[in-house]
Amino acid sequence: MLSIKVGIGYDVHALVAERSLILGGVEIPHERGLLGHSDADVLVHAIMDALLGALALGDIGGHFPDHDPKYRGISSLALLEHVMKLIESQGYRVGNLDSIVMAERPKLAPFISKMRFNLSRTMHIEEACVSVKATTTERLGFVGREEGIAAQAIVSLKKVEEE
Ligand SMILES: Nc1ccn([C@@H]2O[C@H](COP(=O)(O)O)[C@@H](O)[C@H]2O)c(=O)n1
Ligand SMILES: C[C@@]1(CO)OP(=O)(O)OP(=O)(O)OC[C@H]1O
Repeated sequence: MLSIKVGIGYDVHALVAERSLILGGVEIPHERGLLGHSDADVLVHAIMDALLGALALGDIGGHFPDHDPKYRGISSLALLEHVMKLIESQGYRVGNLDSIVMAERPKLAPFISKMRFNLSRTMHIEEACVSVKATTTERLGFVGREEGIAAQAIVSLKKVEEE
């Protein structure tokens, strides 16, 4: 029997001055960036929670506590590498990822292909299995007021020996 697991993730970070805007491991030119203990890469955070959720392994706050100085300013792609080791140590690999970043500004389309490249390399899957999309929220809500950026992700995992 083919064992497929799915997981979802969602995260929000506030937009503030004097921080870099990093999404999917790509630094995006913008007058503000996301606030967080790590680099606050909200897209990678949603993806990690989806991966952990698929195997009921908790969430990123449990694995990487935001009071631990070793995670201050850390690249979220480095945290994703760690999550991938956990997933692979349980005999699973990623089937596919779909995700969406909710941001009123800046325009993310020019940066999506580099995000997909970074994610496919870190998640050990081909780019064709990595989807990253962007949407505004039509100026509604906290995203529309540019107070923050949100991201949502869904992943499937396949048991390796059953392929
Ligand atoms: N920050 C964003 C938001 C959206 N896009 C692209 O624009 C398209 C239209 O967005 P709507 O919110 O008006 O539906 C969207 O499909 C994205 O391709 C973007 O690049 N960056
Ligand atoms: C990523 C971690 C790392 O300490 O910190 P933050 O960048 O603050 O991000 P959050 O989404 O609040 O998740 C908690 C932590 O896991």
